[in-house]
Amino acid sequence: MPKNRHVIIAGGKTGGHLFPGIAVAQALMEKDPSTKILFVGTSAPFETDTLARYGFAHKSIIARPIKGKNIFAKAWSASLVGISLFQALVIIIAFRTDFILGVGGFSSFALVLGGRILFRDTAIHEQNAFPGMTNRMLSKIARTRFISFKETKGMPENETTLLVGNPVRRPLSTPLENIKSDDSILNQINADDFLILVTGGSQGAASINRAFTDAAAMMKDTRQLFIIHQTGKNAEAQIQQFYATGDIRHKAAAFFYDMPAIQDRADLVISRAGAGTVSELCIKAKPAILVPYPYAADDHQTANARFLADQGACIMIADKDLTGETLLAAIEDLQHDTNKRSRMADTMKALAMPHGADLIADRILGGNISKKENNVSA
Ligand SMILES: CC(=O)N[C@H]1[C@@H](OP(=O)(O)OP(=O)(O)OC[C@H]2O[C@@H](n3ccc(=O)[nH]c3=O)[C@H](O)[C@@H]2O)O[C@H](CO)[C@@H](O)[C@@H]1O
Repeated sequence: MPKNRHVIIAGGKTGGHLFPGIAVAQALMEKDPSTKILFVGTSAPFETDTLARYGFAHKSIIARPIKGKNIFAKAWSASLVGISLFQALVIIIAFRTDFILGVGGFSSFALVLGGRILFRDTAIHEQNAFPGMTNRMLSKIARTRFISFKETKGMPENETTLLVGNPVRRPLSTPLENIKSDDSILNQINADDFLILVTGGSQGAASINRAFTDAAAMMKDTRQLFIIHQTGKNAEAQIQQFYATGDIRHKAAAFFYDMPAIQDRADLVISRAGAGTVSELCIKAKPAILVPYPYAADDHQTANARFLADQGACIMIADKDLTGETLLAAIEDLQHDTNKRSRMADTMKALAMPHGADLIADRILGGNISKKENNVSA
């Protein structure tokens, strides 16, 4: 394998795009520490902050899709695309780039296109069964497509479209300053506590926040419960206020940076059904109550959750049916039925595709992955 590969990971915007990129970067560093990695995306605080905390170099470009109400707004947007392509070309040359991996989000467009123009090796990773706009365009441009679902719309599996699953991050091995706070939460939990993780994907979920706090207010015996509640930015203060008025042991925060470590410890997860979270829960074999976000493109979160629910791997509650009562009934059912939880966990594990990050890293480092099996539990 060639050493010293210079790899750009392009895109971001949401955790669903950015974290698979971080998972690939972790796998690259593990396999070949001589690899140089540069993330290129936008200057959105979520991206810059997360990458700084993970210790990866990051550059931002101006990136926005061509849209606008009138011809002048459209022309302005188009000229910004021109600027972002110019910035991408400069970055690709200056970094002496060998490989560009687009992980979705509009900023990946200029980098993958720029890579093709400069004859570099390029690939995209699509996390969903229904690709987003940027990856739909890039699927014709990138040399390789990595997909997470066999039935990814418009990207059938073939020699250059490879089914790998969603790359999933390792827990952080070297806690950074910010991660220590997550670590210390885990230290507060007793071995026989029942840990419920409540999470709404990268942004938090208002309806899950509301229903879970209603359910928690009705819980009778909470002595063995510990709740880790990811609230999203908007609801953080309000949810913290809710817990402050009761005696449930908990940690509530807008976002947790070492989510892999928290997921590993969780006994039950209540979550939206974004592709990233769902893949993580399968790999970690976690019983889950999934409440798909009903307005995601093509309602793909419902498709994600239904696929698991149909096989008995999770309980799905539609957002319109989510109340404190329905959620509490599902929680109590699972909390008190260990066998049911372990059957769900086994089914989750059987559906997992745990090697996505390694398979993509192997391909970037010059290996051929197309014949490897992925759907084998780790
Ligand atoms: C509303 C919407 O359209 N959401 C989409 C978005 O979701 P979103 O980015 O919310 O969803 P995902 O569930 O795919 O990813 C969230 C990621 O953030 C991580 N995390 C979350 C909370 C936290 O406190 N800490 C943390 O690290 C999770 O572990 C996961 O890795 O991208 C996904 C992947 O393209 C899509 O499937 C989702 O449908």
